Amino acid sequence: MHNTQKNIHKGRIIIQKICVFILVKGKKRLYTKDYKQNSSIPTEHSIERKERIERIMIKAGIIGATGYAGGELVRILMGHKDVEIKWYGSRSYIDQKYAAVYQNMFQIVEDVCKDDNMEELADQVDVIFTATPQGFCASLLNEDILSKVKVIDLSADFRIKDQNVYEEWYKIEHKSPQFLPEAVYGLCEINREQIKGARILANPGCYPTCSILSIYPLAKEGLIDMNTLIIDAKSGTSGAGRGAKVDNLYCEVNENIKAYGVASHRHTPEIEEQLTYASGVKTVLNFTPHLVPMNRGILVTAYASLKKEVSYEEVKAVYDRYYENEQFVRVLEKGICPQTKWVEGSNYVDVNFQLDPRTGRVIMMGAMDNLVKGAAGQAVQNMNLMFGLPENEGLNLVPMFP
Ligand SMILES: NC(=O)C1=CN([C@@H]2O[C@H](COP(=O)(O)OP(=O)(O)OC[C@H]3O[C@@H](n4cnc5c(N)ncnc54)[C@H](OP(=O)(O)O)[C@@H]3O)[C@@H](O)[C@H]2O)C=CC1
Ligand SMILES: CC(=O)N[C@@H](CCC(=O)OP(=O)(O)O)C(=O)O
Repeated sequence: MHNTQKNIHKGRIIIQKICVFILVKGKKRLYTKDYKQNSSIPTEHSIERKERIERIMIKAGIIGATGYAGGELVRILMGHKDVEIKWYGSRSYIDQKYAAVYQNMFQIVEDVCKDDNMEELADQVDVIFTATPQGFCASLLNEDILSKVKVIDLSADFRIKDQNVYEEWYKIEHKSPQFLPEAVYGLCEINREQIKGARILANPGCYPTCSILSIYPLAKEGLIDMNTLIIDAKSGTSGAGRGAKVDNLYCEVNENIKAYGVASHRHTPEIEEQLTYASGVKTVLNFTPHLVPMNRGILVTAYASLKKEVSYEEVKAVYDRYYENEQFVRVLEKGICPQTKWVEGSNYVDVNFQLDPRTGRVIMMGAMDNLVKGAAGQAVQNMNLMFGLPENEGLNLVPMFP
């Protein structure tokens, strides 16, 4: 072969090799990208996720996605078959990758954080979760937004029906009291039917959820004197949110336990209002929360005088009747006291009671995860009801132990 021809031939071979190399590399990269985007694990999971994306019906936006409650919403909704998160709202991390804020979401969430513009968000999604400080949702909500989307507010803005009571306990002006009458208090086990038709959903507080579900059957049945109620409650520090406060620093909380908000905690009127509805008796009670050195969990121990003598079996039958069809409320067996560790990471509330014939009182107990049933899990349970989905979709979370 002539030298020039040889060189052309060599050149062709090199180009061919480069093409093959690029093709193979490209394919490999494509495969890798696909693999990573769809799942970090086996192929069946990628297929499952693809199927999930094809059947997605509900677009969700989370304002306050970078907080503890918002972060838990993201975790739960990533496992929900019918929801796609379209908006990760934040004030401090706009344009930054969500997974850079929470590295546990690395290779799971690819999106960046956006601002907290509720008007713009309402045009893009079917449901807005506001996991934001008190007052935020009420200050932005309007009829135009509500004509486009359903709103699930994790703050207290719409939980208390009386504007004056809200303003007295929260020390802020309520900016949209016109929506208070229509907002539905989202304790699914009690208000299921109203929740189904709600446009504004007031997701209950964490302490109130655990307290009310522990006491509700006996209050509703008129077995306890509502004005002898004392609720002693304990919470892990995630209940206080991610914003650092001196009181929640490691060395202030670790190896320590303290009461706070004594005779003044803002959850008092919320619990009183709901138990008043349940019992039909104006309820005034003592509620004392404590901060304990753990990440998650709420434990409630409530005391009340019995109105008449009752047996263990009678009271047990009442609890069973109220909760036997409730997946997320577990009435424990005789003598077993609820523990936060047994519900951690799950949407369960464990409840039980003990009669004390010596004092004529009943002691009602409950445990749950403040971020799941106390916030994000309950919000998803409410969303499922509002959109006609199976109530437990995305919520079949088995508790972590130890
Ligand atoms: N933690 C819990 O166990 C529970 C919390 N809740 C409720 O959920 C809500 C959120 O609580 P939690 O997640 O603990 O709080 P965090 O402090 O952890 O998070 C607050 C979130 O709201 C955003 N945010 C802060 N200030 C503003 C503002 N002025 N306007 C708009 N967004 C703001 C933050 O964004 P960024 O940091 O990106 O700026 C962050 O995403 C609260 O109403 C709380 O009462 C309810 C039940 C239980
Ligand atoms: C441990 C701790 O500080 N907990 C918070 C309550 C949790 C919360 O965020 O309040 P909501 O449930 O009303 O939304 C507190 O006592 O103020």
